[in-house]
Amino acid sequence: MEAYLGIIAIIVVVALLAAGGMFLLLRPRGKSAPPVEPPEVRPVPGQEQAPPAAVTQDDDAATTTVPPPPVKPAEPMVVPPVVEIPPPSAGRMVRLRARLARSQSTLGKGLLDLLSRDRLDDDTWDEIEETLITADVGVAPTQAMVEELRTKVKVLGSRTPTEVRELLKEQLLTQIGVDTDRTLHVKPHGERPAVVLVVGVNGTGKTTTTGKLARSLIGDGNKVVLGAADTFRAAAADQLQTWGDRVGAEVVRGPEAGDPASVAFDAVAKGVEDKVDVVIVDTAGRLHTKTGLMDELGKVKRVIEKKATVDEVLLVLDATTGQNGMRQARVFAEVVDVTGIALTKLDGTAKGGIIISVQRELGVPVKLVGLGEGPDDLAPFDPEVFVDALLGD
Ligand SMILES: Nc1nc2c(ncn2[C@@H]2O[C@H](COP(=O)(O)OP(=O)(O)OP(=O)(O)O)[C@@H](O)[C@H]2O)c(=O)[nH]1
Repeated sequence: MEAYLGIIAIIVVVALLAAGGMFLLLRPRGKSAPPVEPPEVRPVPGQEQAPPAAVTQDDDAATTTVPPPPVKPAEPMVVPPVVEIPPPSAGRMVRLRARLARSQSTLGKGLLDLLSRDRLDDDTWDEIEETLITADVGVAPTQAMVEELRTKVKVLGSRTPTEVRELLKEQLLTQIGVDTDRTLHVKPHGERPAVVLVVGVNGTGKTTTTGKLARSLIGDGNKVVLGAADTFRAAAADQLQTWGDRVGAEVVRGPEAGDPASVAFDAVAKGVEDKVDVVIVDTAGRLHTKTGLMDELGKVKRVIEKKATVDEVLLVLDATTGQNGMRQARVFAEVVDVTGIALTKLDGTAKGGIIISVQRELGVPVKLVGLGEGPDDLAPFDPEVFVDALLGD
């Protein structure tokens, strides 16, 4: 009996051990971590092309995504317009005098050499005359100068280089006119702005001169409005807009091929409204027929005069075009009352003498000279500086 009880006890122990083993084998081993979902990466506006976030991937491990550092949304680029402050107009001719180098060597030095010869025979006087004519001084002024020089040289007898220079300077200044009033009329009339009308043949530098003049007036402390009444050439309005934007001058423009007079009127109205000092109106210089030109410019002027007075009619003339340019200029002078000449491209031409002939032909003073393509290469004309530059120091 005891043996039976022992066997039963052994069987119970073995059964208990087996059940415990089964429990250990089959019990759940704990929860495994859920796969890590990569966080959603939202495209940042303007950063769609940014490189993807760095991803580390083990062969059999879950994918881990390292989120990119936070990127601030790109702010829209607002570039503030850079408004330039141009230099004042005073002393510009002195600064730009070296630009007259070609006129200096042909006209100035040529004449000084000839007049310094010991013997001034007829051939030499012919050469002097030729030099003046070639430099566009014009026939009548040339003859007047040669006559005066002949008389003075006879009186002087032998001449020192200084005397020759003084003699020539005196003659050139007499022909150019030292006492001529070259003031640009740009003073406002109380609340009303001064108005400058810019006329001339296309390609002479009219739009460029309008832009340069605006800069120079702003440099002198004036407030300026520009009128793009050259509606004939679409690019002219854009060109003027660029000039205006650079110096903060308002530009009034109209539709392409629109009525120039209407643009001129609007520009002056804007100038009155904004209480500016000067309104400069760039016009189209189509030389189709004289009557056509007269009608167009006449209308522009009449329409402006409903609002203000036209203080200055500037005729732009290209110094390099010689007699042809002069003929065209004459037509303009016949249809409008030109009050001043802006002589452009005087840099790099040997024909500086055109200053003398154009004033004589048109009876109007040269008030401004263009001495280069740079924005500040327009200078108030100063005869003394001009002649000194021609003759050298
Ligand atoms: N070297 C030199 N070039 C100048 C001068 N003034 C103007 N120019 C150049 O002459 C060219 C013609 O100038 P524009 O102002 O476009 O001529 P425009 O008379 O207004 O012509 P339209 O607009 O067609 O009427 C441009 O390349 C200017 O840079 C100057 O004084 N010297």
